[in-house]
Amino acid sequence: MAQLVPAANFEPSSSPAEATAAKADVLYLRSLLGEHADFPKPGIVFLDIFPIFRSPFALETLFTHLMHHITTVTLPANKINKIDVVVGLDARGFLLGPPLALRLHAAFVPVRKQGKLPGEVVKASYEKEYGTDIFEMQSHSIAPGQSVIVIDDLIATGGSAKAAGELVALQGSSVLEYLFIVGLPFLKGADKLDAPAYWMVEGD
Ligand SMILES: O=P(O)(O)OC[C@H]1O[C@H](OP(=O)(O)OP(=O)(O)O)[C@H](O)[C@@H]1O
Ligand SMILES: Nc1ncnc2[nH]cnc12
Repeated sequence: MAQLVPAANFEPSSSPAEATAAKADVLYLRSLLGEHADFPKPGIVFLDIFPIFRSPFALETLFTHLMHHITTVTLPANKINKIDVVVGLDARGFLLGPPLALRLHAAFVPVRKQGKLPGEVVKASYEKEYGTDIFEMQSHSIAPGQSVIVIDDLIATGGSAKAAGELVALQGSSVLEYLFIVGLPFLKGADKLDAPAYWMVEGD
């Protein structure tokens, strides 16, 4: 990965001052991301979000930025005034989903790797940048027609996010938007998705 830059799909905001502040958030968070060559496999440059979690200021910046995006872009674009469900993906999406759901007064629903959730589940298999897996979601955890967003730390090939969208569809609902801290647009993951994707930082 030669460079980490603010994302091309970065949505500024309602005023120039807010746009400048939002861009500063992105530059700040980008500066904290770790980069690890050849992890977990040779040829993969692993982008680590955990340095953000080591700083309360950075974490506050991250969630404030996401809330601003959702309230100024996601809700108006979908002509709704509330997100009902935040879906977070195993495992790093679990760190982002519940705090965001709390701020949105929404439900949090986990998508887990297979064999971890009790009760009846729906399943979707998927391929990601460095492997294959099966995702599960508890049946009836989303009611048909609820407004749903998906959050994860990073989109690479889009396989994981696509599988999450399939699980939401199996519950009779659909995803309004997929949100990430980092996008790798050269892998064209967003092309696989059935709704817009937003990420703050992108790698080339
Ligand atoms: O766009 P994709 O090619 O599908 O790759 C992205 C996924 O890969 C990573 O998860 P991983 O499965 O490594 O799980 P972890 O969060 O448990 O480490 C990342 O957190 C995303 O969920
Ligand atoms: N390059 C990458 N860095 C961190 N997480 C990932 N998940 C898939 N690809 C990844």
